[in-house]
Amino acid sequence: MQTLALNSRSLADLWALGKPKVVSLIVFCAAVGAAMAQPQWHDLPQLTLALVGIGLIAMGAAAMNCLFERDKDANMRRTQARPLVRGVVGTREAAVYAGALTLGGTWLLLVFANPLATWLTLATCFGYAVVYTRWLKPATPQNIVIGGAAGAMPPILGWAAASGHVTAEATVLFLIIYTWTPPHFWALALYRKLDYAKAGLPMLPNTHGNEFTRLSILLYTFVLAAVTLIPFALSCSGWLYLAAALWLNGGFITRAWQLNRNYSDEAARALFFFSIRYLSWLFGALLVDRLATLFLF
Ligand code: HEM
Ligand SMILES: CC(C)=CCC/C(C)=C/CC/C(C)=C/COP(=O)(O)OP(=O)(O)O
Repeated sequence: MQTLALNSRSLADLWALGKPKVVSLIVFCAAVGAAMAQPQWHDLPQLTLALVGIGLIAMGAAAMNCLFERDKDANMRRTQARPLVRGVVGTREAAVYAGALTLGGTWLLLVFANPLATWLTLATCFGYAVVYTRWLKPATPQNIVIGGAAGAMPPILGWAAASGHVTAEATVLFLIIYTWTPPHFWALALYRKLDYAKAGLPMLPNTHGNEFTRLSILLYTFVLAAVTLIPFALSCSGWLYLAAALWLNGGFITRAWQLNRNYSDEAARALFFFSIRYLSWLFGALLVDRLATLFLF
């Protein structure tokens, strides 16, 4: 009985190491990319397994990130309960787990998608786990602006998995996540400034101050709003998407504007959580709009 309890606890810890909540939104964005590329879903089971492959590699990358950063994570309140910091998962165990997830995901992509999707996903894994985590994050406050390219890849990965190629429309979806990432992350970095100071990480609020970060967030929400109009301008998406994008951008800009004028940790935290709802709803709108065009018109 006790062994069973211990096992389920270890499984929960291993699951947490793969940052499942972040990865679920990553997989959703990849699924939307796939649906935009191939709205008829010729082979749904095959596509689903390819998306599982992307999810497994993303979880592997997240586990590598936790492994590489366990010492820094120990210094931050937000991350000090992570399995590697508490010592409930060992470093060897985490490395084997990350490797197994990455290998499993690679196999699924090779069998159920294509070499392009496989190589792009592995490059994304390297971009996040090594380029961002090991090199950029400790080196420059622009770490997430450059490293955000890895996080923005999911729609391209889904697109490539579904169609075997990457088009300009897929790149527009990439650009949406790319310009969304700075306001998403810097909102959190503002109210977790002390954490990042303790860990010795050069995040924008620590290196350039609170005011500069708030202004940067606001400016990025303007750029993001412009970028989100491109799918409509290119006729990849219709009025339904446009209405959702205008509504969501209004919410994001208003909150960023208020944060810029009047700072509080609560407002920064609210902006961070709004950013997650924003991306989920925006990609949801892309999907619904595409399905509506396909089935209703
Ligand atoms: C380099 C780019 C990114 C950075 C630096 C970043 C940073 C962060 C951080 C520090 C957290 C808090 C995590 C925690 O407390 O455990 C977080 C949460 C989150 N991020 Fe990001 N993020 C990035 C890209 C993305 C992308 C591309 C997505 C999805 C497409 C995403 C979705 C989420 C979600 C859903 C959460 C909430 C997790 C939860 O509630 O536990 N992030 N992000
Ligand atoms: C193959 C593929 C699709 C890979 C995707 C890579 C990936 C998981 C990107 C998400 C970005 C993310 C969780 C950033 C967290 O920032 P952080 O690592 O600085 O946050 P932390 O301080 O919470 O560790």
